[in-house]
Amino acid sequence: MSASISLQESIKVGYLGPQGTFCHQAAKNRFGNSMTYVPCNSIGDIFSTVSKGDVNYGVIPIENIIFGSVIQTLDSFKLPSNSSIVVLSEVYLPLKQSLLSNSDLNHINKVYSHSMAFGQSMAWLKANLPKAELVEVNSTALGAQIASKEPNSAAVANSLCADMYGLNILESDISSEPGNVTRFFVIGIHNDKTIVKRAEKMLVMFTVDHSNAGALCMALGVFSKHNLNLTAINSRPANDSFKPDPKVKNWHYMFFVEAAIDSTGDYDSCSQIADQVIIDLKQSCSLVKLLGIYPNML
Ligand SMILES: O=C(O)C(=O)C[C@]1(C(=O)O)C=C[C@@H](O)C=C1
Repeated sequence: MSASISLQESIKVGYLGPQGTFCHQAAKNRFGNSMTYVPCNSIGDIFSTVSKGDVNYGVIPIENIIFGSVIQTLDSFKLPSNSSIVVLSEVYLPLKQSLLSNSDLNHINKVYSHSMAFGQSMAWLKANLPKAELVEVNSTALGAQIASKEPNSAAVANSLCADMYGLNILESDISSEPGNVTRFFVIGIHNDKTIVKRAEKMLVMFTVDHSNAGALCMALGVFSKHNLNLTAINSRPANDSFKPDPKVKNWHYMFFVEAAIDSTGDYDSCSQIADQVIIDLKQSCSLVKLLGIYPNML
């Protein structure tokens, strides 16, 4: 075995397991076949495995072009126990949701899958399996594993799971719209120039003081002042469990703003601009955190 392959095998990458998930495929597309891939039971587990240093990197879904943001991922960023996590890179995975089963379509009464995969194929499921019970499980491949052992059941999953788990492909593309794509993040616990050599985008998380009219507008004004193009905005509830900041109350929100930094991809200049944005946001926002700078892979 060559030295570089054995070095790569010592690098561990956490993904949403079991094998055959889209997350697994995105991880392999990004890192190749010679890394050690570590399956995790949930998105939250990927975060904690990376936080504890049990793996070098984690690959997590962030949004799907049909069904939108992955809230388990956003909520994991919010947790104080994940405060050391940074985003290092993004991966776009074009994908097809398939219906896998060992039964005929008209005998299926239960379908297993991840909530995001159901969201992407709901129109087809309603039209073709209107009476089937849809059972949410932690991943599409876990759904395939369960369906392979249960008569009259099916899974919505990657067609690669058919061979892996001994299922037939009843329908190979049941996504509600053509051009289905999920975006993933590669996360780690510190900026790592071995995998990130360029940076063009930043992701920041913050809350605003709701007692000030125009507080969010002021925060977004910081991006405009630095001439940065916003590429995504998400918000999740940030309730009063967010100690130690007494300003964060129930029905406050944690905002996640992603912006393209107008630069040549130069990591250091991107980092300087991002740091300046953080300093300016701290004037009007609380709990401000730079979640990462990374290349634009679109
Ligand atoms: O369950 C999987 O296969 C996953 O990788 C998770 C996930 C997601 O959470 O969005 C990833 C891609 C697809 O959008 C569906 C599910």
